[in-house]
Amino acid sequence: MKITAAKVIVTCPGRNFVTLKIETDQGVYGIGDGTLNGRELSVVAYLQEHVVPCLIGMDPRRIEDIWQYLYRGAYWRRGPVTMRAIAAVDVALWDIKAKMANMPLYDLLGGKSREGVMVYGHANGTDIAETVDAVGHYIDMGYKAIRAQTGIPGVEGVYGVGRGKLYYEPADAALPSLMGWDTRKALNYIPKLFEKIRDTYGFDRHLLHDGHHRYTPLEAANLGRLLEPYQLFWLEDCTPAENQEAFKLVRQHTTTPLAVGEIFNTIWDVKDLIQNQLIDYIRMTIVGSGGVTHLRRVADLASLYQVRTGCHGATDLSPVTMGTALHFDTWVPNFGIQEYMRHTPETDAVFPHTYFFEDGLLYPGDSVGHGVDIDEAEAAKYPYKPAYLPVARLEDGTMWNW
Ligand SMILES: O=C(O)[C@@H](O)[C@@H](O)[C@H](O)[C@H](O)CO
Ligand SMILES: [Mg+2]
Repeated sequence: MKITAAKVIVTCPGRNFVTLKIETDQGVYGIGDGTLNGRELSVVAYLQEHVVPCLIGMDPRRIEDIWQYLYRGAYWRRGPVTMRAIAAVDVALWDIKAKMANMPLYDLLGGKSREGVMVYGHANGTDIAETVDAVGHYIDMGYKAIRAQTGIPGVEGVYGVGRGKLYYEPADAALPSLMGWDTRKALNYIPKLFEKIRDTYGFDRHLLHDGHHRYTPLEAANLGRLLEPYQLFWLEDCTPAENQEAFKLVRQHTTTPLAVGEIFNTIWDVKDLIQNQLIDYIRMTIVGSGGVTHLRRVADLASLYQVRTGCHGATDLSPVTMGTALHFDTWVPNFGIQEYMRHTPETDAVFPHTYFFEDGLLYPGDSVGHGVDIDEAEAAKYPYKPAYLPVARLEDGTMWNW
């Protein structure tokens, strides 16, 4: 069996997506996602110039060997661009193999470990009252788990606060827009949000919060301790994780569960966090971490330390990643939760898929492969449009983590 063609499709139905379509001499094709928010064209160039020429003529059944070829063969290892390009190839090849085996991807991975995949949605508001109301909206939609993010009085523009009840896509301008931050104001305000949510809706549902890399380790420890009475499912990205040891300081002071990893791209980024049991959930995702082949190695390492998966699932990951993640989530024994930010109807039309939401769970569907396709004619309607993630500065102008 041989790869006969591979093409990169860029489309922007409301936001940019990078899709790789691999065709074979057996007439079966597979698709993979290579989207990297704000840096999409870097992955496009990497794929078109440095990956696709190598793929032609390779045997698509040799998923592991192709992964090793692309990882070791690059010489310059790791990084978000390289690992997203590898992920696009890897997912397309798993899609092909599952189609050739005439089975859903979760069966190829080892079969179902659960019927449905618990997901969390994104409730947000400009203040506590609006956010509490938005949490109620998600409860009414049947969600068992809800992330809550609020604006903070006196801070201009805060991560995770959209326009209206649904959180919007953060890449919002052709050049980075500017947002503010003030940790003291956040530490004064965010615990009150969760106190109000628990007072209003009780403790039956899981609540999550994303610190989005904005706290120092001791500030993160302080936030974790302040949130303990409200029993969060997790506090995410509480402090930047390049220095994995930083989490020791957080862990010493709080029992609030910790999640990290959406910006990680290989097992090496998370190895010490897992082996020292400094986190409870690993947020790495299919597209960000070199695809199914690598992410299942991460999940297996995590399972040795009772760390569970919590895959990133923002709208800047295409439905191809969401569909593949749901198959992964259906199989993986140490599953925790799946993030689910709903895509726009335009995006869903470009990427027809079999997954569906019901009673707080997502189901991958039972079609062969990962269950997601790309309508190339529909995709062609939406040309690439430059868009950057915002940047953040403190009130004195110091660059901070958005
Ligand atoms: O947990 C999350 O969903 C966020 O951290 C993401 O929405 C993140 O801001 C975006 O993926 C950035 O593109
Ligand atoms: Mg996050």
